Amino acid sequence: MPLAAEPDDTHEEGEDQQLLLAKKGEPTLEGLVVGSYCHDVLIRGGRVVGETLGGAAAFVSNVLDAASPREAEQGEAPFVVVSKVGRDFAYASAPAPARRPPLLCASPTTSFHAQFSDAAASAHAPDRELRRVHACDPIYPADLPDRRFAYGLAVGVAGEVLPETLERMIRLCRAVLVDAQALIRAFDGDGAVGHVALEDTPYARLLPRVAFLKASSEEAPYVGVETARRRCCVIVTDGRDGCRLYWDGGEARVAPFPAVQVDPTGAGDSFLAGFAAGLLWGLSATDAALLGNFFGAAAVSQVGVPTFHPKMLQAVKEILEEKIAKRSSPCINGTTFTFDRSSVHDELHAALQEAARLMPEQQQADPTNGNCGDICSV
Ligand SMILES: Nc1ncnc2c1ncn2[C@@H]1O[C@H](COP(=O)(O)OP(=O)(O)OP(=O)(O)O)[C@@H](O)[C@H]1O
Ligand SMILES: O[C@H]1[C@H](O)[C@@H](O)[C@H](O)[C@@H](O)[C@H]1O
Repeated sequence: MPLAAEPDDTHEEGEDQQLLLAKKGEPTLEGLVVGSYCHDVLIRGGRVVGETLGGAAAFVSNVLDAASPREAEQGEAPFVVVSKVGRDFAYASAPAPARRPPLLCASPTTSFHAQFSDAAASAHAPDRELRRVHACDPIYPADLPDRRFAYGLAVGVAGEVLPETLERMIRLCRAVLVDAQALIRAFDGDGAVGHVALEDTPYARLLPRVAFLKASSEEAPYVGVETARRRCCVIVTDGRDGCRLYWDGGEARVAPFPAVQVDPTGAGDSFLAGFAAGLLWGLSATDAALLGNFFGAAAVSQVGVPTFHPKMLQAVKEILEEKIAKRSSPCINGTTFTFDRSSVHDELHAALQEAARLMPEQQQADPTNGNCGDICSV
């Protein structure tokens, strides 16, 4: 694994401008995913019931690989992951980190304990209590590659995406999508995860330069949807109820897909990556959120990073190719976003619902992934 850079190499605005100008005109369809892989320990009734690869970067890579449009049939989806782990990282050979190796640090890998309650969770109650047990190093601006990207996903889990790192992402990428959890998580002395108001953080001033901000319904009050929607499009996910989009001048509800939830971990990450893939296919934001809901539902039906059935993925691809009459070139470009529900929205939902049937409800236990069955049935 490559070693992490020192945090001394900060780039000045002028330097970035030169970088962008120098590369202008080049085809830049690549994505940049920034956020660290982590170790997730799943606990229920005081007992460890699962140990899995975690971190939004792992869930996001998995969905981008599965759902991004490809110019060539073969090959991986074009995106780079900037992630940090320690020498104790247990999943270097798991698919996502193996293909996109993290930077190696002296500090231990970020680790979370997720405590699931024994009582069946209600639709809107938090389904787990999270505690950060270890925190790896932050990701510094100098850790990002010196080139342009079509889109960026800021998907930190433990405060590792620093404000200056997000700012550099914004300079490098044509459009940046941000998970609010990367911006508003706070940790008490015991590592328990809480939230701070986004407005009180140094990230707030960057919002007008962000394209999409995704928050869970639990995080939404800290984001301040009414203020934030005037600066960028805000998406609030709501578990089994799907999601809502809020932009300056409109809003939309997007229906969910049915799922048998065994582990909610990574639903939000998988949603965001499905949504980004939808934009890459040329969908409007409201239509792209269908793909977000689809992959969010697929994520909760398995423990840890999900495996998608090839037949299901093939069906999704065929649906997208058929329903999207004119696919704009697969580029996310801030000036060409459309938000409204298109005329094919309902057809797309119905067709994806059929495709979802090709996903076995619960994949076979996969001991190499720590996949151990039902964590949180609701
Ligand atoms: N039980 C479910 N049934 C169907 N779809 C679900 C379910 N739970 C989540 N989803 C899908 O995943 C999306 C994200 O879920 P949720 O709102 O729970 O995110 P989250 O709280 O950020 O998740 P996490 O922090 O566990 O990754 C939802 O908008 C929905 O589309
Ligand atoms: O692996 C998970 C996942 O990435 C979640 O999005 C995040 O809420 C948790 O902190 C993390 O442990």
